[in-house]
Amino acid sequence: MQAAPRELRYVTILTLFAGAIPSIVVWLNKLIIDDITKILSTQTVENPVDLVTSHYSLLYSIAILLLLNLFADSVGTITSFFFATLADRVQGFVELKVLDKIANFQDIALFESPDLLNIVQLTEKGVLRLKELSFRLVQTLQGFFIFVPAVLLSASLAWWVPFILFSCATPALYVDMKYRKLSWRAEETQAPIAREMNLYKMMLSGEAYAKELRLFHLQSLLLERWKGLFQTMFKGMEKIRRRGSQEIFAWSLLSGLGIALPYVYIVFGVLAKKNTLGDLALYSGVILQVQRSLMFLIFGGGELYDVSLATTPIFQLLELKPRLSPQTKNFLTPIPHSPLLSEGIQIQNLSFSYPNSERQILRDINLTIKPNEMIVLVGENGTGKTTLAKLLCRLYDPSAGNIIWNNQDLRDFSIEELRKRIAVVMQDYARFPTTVRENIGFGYLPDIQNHAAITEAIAETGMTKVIDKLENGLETLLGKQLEGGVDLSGGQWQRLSIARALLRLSHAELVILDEPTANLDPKTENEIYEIFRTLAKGRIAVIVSHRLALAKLADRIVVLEHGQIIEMGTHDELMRLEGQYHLMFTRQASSYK
Ligand SMILES: Nc1ncnc2c1ncn2[C@@H]1O[C@H](COP(=O)(O)OP(=O)(O)OP(=O)(O)O)[C@@H](O)[C@H]1O
Repeated sequence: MQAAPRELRYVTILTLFAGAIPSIVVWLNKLIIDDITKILSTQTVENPVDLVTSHYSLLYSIAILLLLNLFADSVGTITSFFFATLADRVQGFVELKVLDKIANFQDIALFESPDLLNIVQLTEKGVLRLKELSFRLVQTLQGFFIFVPAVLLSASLAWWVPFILFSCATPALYVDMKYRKLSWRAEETQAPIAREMNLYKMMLSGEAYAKELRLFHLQSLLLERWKGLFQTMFKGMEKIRRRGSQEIFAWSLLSGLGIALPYVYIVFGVLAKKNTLGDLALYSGVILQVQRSLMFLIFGGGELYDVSLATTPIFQLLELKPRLSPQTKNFLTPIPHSPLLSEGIQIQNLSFSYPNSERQILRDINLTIKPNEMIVLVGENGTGKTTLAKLLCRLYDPSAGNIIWNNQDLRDFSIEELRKRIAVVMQDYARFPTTVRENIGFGYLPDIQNHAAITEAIAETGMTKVIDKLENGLETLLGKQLEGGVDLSGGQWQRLSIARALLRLSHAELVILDEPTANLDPKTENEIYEIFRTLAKGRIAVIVSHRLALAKLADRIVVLEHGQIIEMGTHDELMRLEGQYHLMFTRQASSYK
């Protein structure tokens, strides 16, 4: 009703009209047959045309009947037009709402927590069935609008006829709904299997896996796993469907009996001259309409129920609330050049476990980062460096302890405002399938058309020559997915992600770089760090890196082990300490010898 109120109104009115036409036709037919029987029993017909034109009731009945038949076709065409528009509008409206919700969902847990992922998975399936929802809605309305006048007409034969028709049809309808609910429940519980199947589908057909899948010859293994999951899912559903069809079949026999009884009654009525031949024709027509409407009601209504169950996760998703704690205050100070980090950042007694996990990734972290300080986080794989960086961007809230930003808890800020003040290069940076300009401009949208700012960011990341060689320069489409799109090397993509962060840098107060140079050659890497060092002046910079030669540039190095800070100091201080950092540094240095 929100998506296409006009179309829904028109479709309902037209369907009502189309539904009523058959019953009116059946009624007129009865009048015509009764009139003709009466005429034939009282006089002989010499000129049929004169006879019809002199019997006004017969003439009008035939004329209206022909007119209605004429309309019936055009009503169908107009309904199809409005129906198609209704279905498209509903689909577009809901898809936009869902995309908006997912894209603006501040909490990254939506992509990591199994229960939320299940809702997303079911929503995707539900969205695909929205067109069907419109179709089934119209079909059910049609069934209803045919059923009501047909049943009322049947009451003109005997008061109990509609009761028999209705009560014999109800059980089949009820059983159908029951089984649809059961299969929906099964689908709900099978959402994790469906998600796993999707993952295998992604591995089998996704570009990111295409090379290794072939080189390691993993096709059969993964196909077998997909097949196994499919079988599990299919068997569960098939069992429910089979039981459902058996029961519905049995109850449909009852509804057939309900139609046959009144028929026999009217045949006897005609023979006993209690009913006319017109009544028999009326009932035959009514039965046809009742059968047709029951088919629409049972199948259309059942499917409508089914689709509406399948689309409920859409509403669940739209009502989801982020699990990040709500902010307590709004941060309204203007962003550019505000010396907001003049008091630095304090991480106090911070511990963290990922949602839905018991394992503590970070434990009792205490760290004060002074204004203008450049910190490098080092440590072995999996010690929690990226996790700490993510907590600083408030992708998650700490499980215990606080992060204090300029004397205020991070949770006091609006998330949008906070993120505007942070420039980030992520370990798994995005490769947007858009133009070069947009890949950089996305870093700071107000500058997306600022040619000078974008070309400067390109120059600083050493990409000028690469971009100049592209046929359409800044407007070149990137990514193989697009027609005419150009792909870049891993290092070139990474440089673009750095250029994106650089564009934002002058408006940011905190710079977070998580392995920002992993794909770069050593020369470019050194140049980039120098650029960051210069540009990060006046800001706080937190860098995660395994390249310890670069750690030497930091004001302070923080060494993490098993989620805890074990050493902290300048390069020289930590080397003198001869602890973990010393060990890591000498190992790395010896590998270059
Ligand atoms: N989204 C997540 N959900 C659950 N556990 C996670 C998630 N992301 C990371 N982890 C776990 O948290 C631990 C720390 O991961 P993190 O990425 O912070 O390590 P890291 O020190 O940055 O490692 P690396 O040097 O390999 O990048 C790992 O054991 C990882 O399994």
